[in-house]
Parts: sequence; C-alpha cells; structure tokens
Amino acid sequence: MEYIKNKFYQKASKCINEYQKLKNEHGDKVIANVTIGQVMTGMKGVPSLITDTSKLDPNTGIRFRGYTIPELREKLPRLNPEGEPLPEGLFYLMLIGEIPDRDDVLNISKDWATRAYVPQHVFDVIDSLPLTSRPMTQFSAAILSMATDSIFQKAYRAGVHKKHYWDTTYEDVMNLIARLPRIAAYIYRRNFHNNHHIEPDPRLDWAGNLAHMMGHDTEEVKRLLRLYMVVHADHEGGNVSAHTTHLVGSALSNPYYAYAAGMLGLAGPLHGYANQEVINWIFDMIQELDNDNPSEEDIVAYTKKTLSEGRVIPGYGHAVLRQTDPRFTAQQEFAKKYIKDDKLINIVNTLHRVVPPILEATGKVKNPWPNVDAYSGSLLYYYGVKEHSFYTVLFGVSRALGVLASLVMDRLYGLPIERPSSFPLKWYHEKAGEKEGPC
Ligand SMILES: CC(=O)SCCNC(=O)CCNC(=O)[C@H](O)C(C)(C)COP(=O)(O)OP(=O)(O)OC[C@H]1O[C@@H](n2cnc3c(N)ncnc32)[C@H](O)[C@@H]1OP(=O)(O)O
Ligand SMILES: O=C([O-])CC(=O)C(=O)O
Repeated sequence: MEYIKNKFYQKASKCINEYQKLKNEHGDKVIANVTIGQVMTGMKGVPSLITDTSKLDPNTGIRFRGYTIPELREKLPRLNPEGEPLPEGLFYLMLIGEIPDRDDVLNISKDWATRAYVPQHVFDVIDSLPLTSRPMTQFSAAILSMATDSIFQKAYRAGVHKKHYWDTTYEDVMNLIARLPRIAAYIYRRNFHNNHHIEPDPRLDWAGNLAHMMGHDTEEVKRLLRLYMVVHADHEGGNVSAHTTHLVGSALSNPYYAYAAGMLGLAGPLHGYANQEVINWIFDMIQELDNDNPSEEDIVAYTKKTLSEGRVIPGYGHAVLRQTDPRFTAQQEFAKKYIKDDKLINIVNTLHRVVPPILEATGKVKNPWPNVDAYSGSLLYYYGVKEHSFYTVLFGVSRALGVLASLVMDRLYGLPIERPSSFPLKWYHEKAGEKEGPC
C-alpha cells in the first residue's frame, strides 16, 4: 500500500532537516543538568531520546501525538458506532501525526491482511520449544526466527545508501506487525487448545482477526481486544520495551531483532509481565484465604503481608506517572459500561480503594496509584481469555504499534548508534565530593 508510505514520507521527511539543524547549529545548547540521584534511580527525567509517537505527562498520562486516550476513543475511526476504535487508526496517527479517516484505517487493515503470511519455519521454531516454555519465550523466538525475511538486512548487505534505510525498515515493520496476531494466536492455541489452530480471516480487522484466531470469535472479545491494542500501544520512548527496541535498532540490527529484544524487556515483572502478576497475585490471595469473595479487611491484610515479604504490589506504582494511569481508567470505564457484577473485577476495584493509602504509608513509593496492568487481566479473564500466562504476549502485540512506528522514524531521521557513558561507582563518589568508598 504505497499511499500510506508516501504520505508518511511526505510528512516526516520535513523533520529530517529540522533534526540536522538542531544537531549542527544547536548541538552545544544545554537542556538539562543530570544529578547523581537520577543516575542512581534509572536515569529518570533525563532527556536523552527522540520519540514523536507519544509523550507521557506524570499527572495526566499518555498523549499520542497530542491526543489523550478519551480523545482517541472519541475521534479514531471504528467499525460500528458502539465499538472501540481500530488500532490501525492509532498506528496511522503515531506514524503520520494526523487522525486518519475511515478509508485510511480500512486500507491499513487490508494492507496488513495481505502481509500476514507467516513462513512455516516460524511455526516449526515454536513447535520445537517445550510447552513448559513461557508464551513470551515462544513469542520472542518466533519473531527472531522471522528475521530470515528482513528486507532491511538484505538491502544493507547489498549496500543501499543510508538515506534509504527507512524504506526497507518500513516494509519490515509493516510485515512484522501484520504477522503478529497469527503468531500470538498460534502460541495460544498450541498451549491451551491442544494445537487446534484457526486460520486467519483476511476480511477481519487486525485485532478482530486475533480474537477470531484465538477462538474467541465474539463481538465482545473483538471490542475488548481493540481497546486493549489501543491503550497498550505506546508510552513514550523511555520505557524498557520502547527504549530497548530503539537501542538495538540503533546498531542497525534489523527490525525483527530490535523488536524481539524489546519483547524480552516487556517480559520482565516490573514491566509488561506485571499484567500476569496482578492476576497471579489475586489468585494466590484467593487460594490462601480460601475465599473468592474476600472482604476489604482481608485484602488490606494480604497487601500488607506482601509488602512485609519484600515484594511489590503488582499493577501499582510507576516510574513516571504520579496519578492513576488513564489507561487504567479507560479499562475501568469499559468494565463499568459492559460488566454488571463480577467477583474478580470487584476485587480489582477494591484494590483500587485500599492499596494506594497502604503504599503511601510506606513513605517511599513515589506513585501509589494503579497502572495499566492493574485492570487488563481481569477484563480478559471475564471475557473468557483465562490463561494468564499468555497476557504479556497480547501486550507485546499491541506494543509493536508504537515501538515499530518509532523505529521507522529513527531510520528516516538517520539517528546514530546510541552510546551513553558509564563510570565506576568510585567516580560518582568523587563527583559527590566524598572520599573514596569501601568498594
Ligand atoms: C506497563 C508497565 O510497565 S507499568 C509498570 C508495571 N509494573 C508493576 O506494576 C510492578 C509494581 N510496581 C513497581 O515495581 C514500581 O512501581 C515500578 C517498577 C513500576 C517503578 O519503579 P520505581 O520507578 O523504582 O518506583 P519508585 O521510585 O516509586 O520506587 C521507590 C521504592 O518503592 C518501591 N515500590 C514502587 N512501587 C511499588 C509497589 N507497587 N509495591 C511495593 N513497592 C513499590 C520500589 O520497589 C522502591 O523500593 P526500594 O527503595 O526498596 O528499592
Ligand atoms: O512507561 C513505563 O515506564 C512503563 C509503562 O507504563 C509502559 O511502558 O506502558
């Protein structure tokens, strides 16, 4: 679909000169000071990346090209008035910077449907792994194995000029995103449905087809997955999955390698795996209490016990956010609208009331409020996707939209290899004016 690619190039190529001008004429301008505290706490707040797709505000949350989640839910095209926006539209917005019309979105759906063929060896790689390997292990191995198809890698080897890198990156990115629902659904059906696979239906939209291939072919699950794919798609450039994809891509590793690396970061319990941990933790609580309808007091006691064991409360806290995550709120509103009474969702809502004051009372947690992962699992579970060890794969499918749109821009701007500096701990001691420490 050359139209989308041309449109992207027309708009984004204007920024190449802007980037060069900043680099050449304003390179010496100081934009921030870095404190020892920032180095010791994971570089929080250090401006060091260029990401156009979305920006995170600590208090109001994520904006995709300036649009909040409620604005996206109102403005992005949907298949029917009652439904949720299609993630294809968010991808268009992140890539091109404009709200698409319905035809633009349907064109992306069609384009991805034509690119969705997954080579047999990818399924063979998945099948070669034991069923005990985590779905995220299978997912990242499958993505790596698809690097055989990288057009970027072939073009690089053939000696293509660097100003054209973005073009083959775009082709890889579109092929990769198009194939993800098939791969995710294959892993799901292999692990949880006796290897009974369901063929894709090219007439369906990207998220709708995922629901269909997973075997949850209802309008309710399709609506949920469209919402899920929109809210998890991007969270500016500094989060672990986005930053890793960007970093690995900066070495001109092909998009399959870069995204697979990002997925391995997403698989960590402090990042995307937290959505599984939330459900694991709630089920552990239910089992320990032997009660699937725990009282507020029970939940308070269990939360405090978890903290006393030196563990985190999954789904709460954030590296940047300092208020309730608007992605949590969007899912909570969805639940309020469509779900009348459900024990698991009631627990999630009770946690929302009781956990923040407990975390606040520790005096050290900077953000006691819930993040996106606190809600997502309970919605999936309610709609019949009960296999929580799979949830991070769904997160990964969605996250591809943001990190891979950014990767195309990285190559268009010609961003360089990323290489910050490191120093021994002793150096920081000296900078702080301390005498050399014991190490
Ligand atoms: C999609 C996403 O990635 S959203 C995040 C998903 N992750 C989770 O939900 C896991 C639970 N939350 C956490 O572990 C953290 O809040 C993180 C990883 C998200 C952010 O970490 P940080 O930026 O280091 O948070 P913060 O500066 O508030 O940490 C200060 C202290 O509070 C602790 N803390 C932060 N959140 C929590 C929590 N939910 N439960 C218990 N303790 C917490 C930290 O572990 C740290 O303890 P330490 O000083 O003993 O090392
Ligand atoms: O922003 C972060 O660090 C983590 C997060 O919520 C995300 O990546 O969605």
